[in-house]
Amino acid sequence: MARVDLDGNVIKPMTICMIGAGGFIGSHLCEKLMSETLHTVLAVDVYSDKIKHLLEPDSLPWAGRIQFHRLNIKNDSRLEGLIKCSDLTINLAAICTPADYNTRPLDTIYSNFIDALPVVKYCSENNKRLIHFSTCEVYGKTIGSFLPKDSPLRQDPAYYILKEDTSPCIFGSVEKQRWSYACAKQLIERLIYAEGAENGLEFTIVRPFNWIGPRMDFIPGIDGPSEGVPRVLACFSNNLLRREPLKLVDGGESQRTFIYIKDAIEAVLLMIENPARASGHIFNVGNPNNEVTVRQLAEMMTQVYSKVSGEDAIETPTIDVSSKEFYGEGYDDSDKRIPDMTIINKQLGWNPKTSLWDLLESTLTYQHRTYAEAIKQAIAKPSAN
Ligand SMILES: NC(=O)c1ccc[n+]([C@@H]2O[C@H](COP(=O)([O-])OP(=O)(O)OC[C@H]3O[C@@H](n4cnc5c(N)ncnc54)[C@H](O)[C@@H]3O)[C@@H](O)[C@H]2O)c1
Ligand SMILES: O=c1ccn([C@@H]2O[C@H](COP(=O)(O)OP(=O)(O)O[C@H]3OC[C@](O)(CO)[C@H]3O)[C@@H](O)[C@H]2O)c(=O)[nH]1
Repeated sequence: MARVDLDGNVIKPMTICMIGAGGFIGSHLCEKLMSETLHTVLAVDVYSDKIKHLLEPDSLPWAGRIQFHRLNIKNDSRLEGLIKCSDLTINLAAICTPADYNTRPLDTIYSNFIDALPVVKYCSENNKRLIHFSTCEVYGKTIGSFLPKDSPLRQDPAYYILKEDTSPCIFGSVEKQRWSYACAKQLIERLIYAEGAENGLEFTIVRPFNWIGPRMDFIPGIDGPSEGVPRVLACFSNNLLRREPLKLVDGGESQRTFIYIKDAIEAVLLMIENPARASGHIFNVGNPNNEVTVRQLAEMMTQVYSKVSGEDAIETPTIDVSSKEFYGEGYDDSDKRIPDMTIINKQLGWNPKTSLWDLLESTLTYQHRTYAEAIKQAIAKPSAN
């Protein structure tokens, strides 16, 4: 049966240039587009490991609808040609792990601002639609975080709910290089918005709020560098797999709302297939019902991992570490991140579905199946050094 959009119109198959297709979000989006639609994907990335199950063998039902182009968008003249022959460009490419923001601020700013510039320019000049991935980090800290700790106003949603069209972007001082990423993302959002206003660029900006699930980042020493620091899901998974305490940065008091990657991908597909409803908008994509402190996340992941692995939790499941020790000089944090869902709900009728417990159960089942044996072997083998 033909796919129809939210207004009942038949959706024509399109060609999508997806930059950063080999990453966590890209791999899930490619999977969805291949299994549920007839769209073609020109998958651009420097890595393809996370999508290799979609590229081979030639007998896959979608063979011919996904092509991998190994290129670095920093310096490759093929990029404009790929954008020109596509109907839509989706830009996911970025350095987006907090451990890099204060330790590699130049790479972070170049990746999130400078490298995204040609993509915006080629889309604008060639009248091509752009879906650009920004971040919930553009909101920075909540207004409420500046109130006295005992102020009753801290309980008032007006002081912490993050709204696309009214919330301010509140970053720390320039010495707090943590904000290099948020600031670069904010500037590219402003540039895209200005291209829309002055030159008619047809754009959608996505602000993901902590999307998590299988294939996120890497497990240090297994499929990534031993000294690397991925995002919290992979840090805590690594600790659980190795039977080490989970490290709580600055007491684990920061709060986050986590959304299952598969729920979030449904929202992106709606944006792709409903341009009339998505263009010109900035969308929060998160799950306001899944809020926890990082400490609560650690406790829940410990319980869920015991259930899925059949192993008892270790005696001391968490330890406290300072942010300076864990991330180095210049780290700072977002205190609380609850997305307002009004705009995406009104434009696309989308709502997230999966509870935090359920999404952790399926994700940690995947982590255990994928990594437990490799970790056992790595621990048993004496290190090369
Ligand atoms: N996962 C989340 O919860 C989340 C939250 C906020 C924002 N985002 C944004 O969503 C986007 C995707 O995030 P992700 O979690 O999938 O990250 P990811 O690191 O898994 O994916 C990014 C991909 O971009 C590729 N890439 C980076 N620079 C490139 C270059 N110069 N040329 C070609 N490819 C390049 C990387 O190789 C990687 O495969 C990013 O823009 C990120 O800032 C994600
Ligand atoms: O071992 C650890 C690792 C992290 N923490 C703390 O957990 C909080 C969340 O950390 P993380 O998921 O790594 O990153 P952030 O949520 O701070 O930032 C991301 O949000 C979206 C995105 O733009 C892209 O994914 C990225 O910037 C945080 O408080 C850490 O300090 C911990 O305690 N222990």
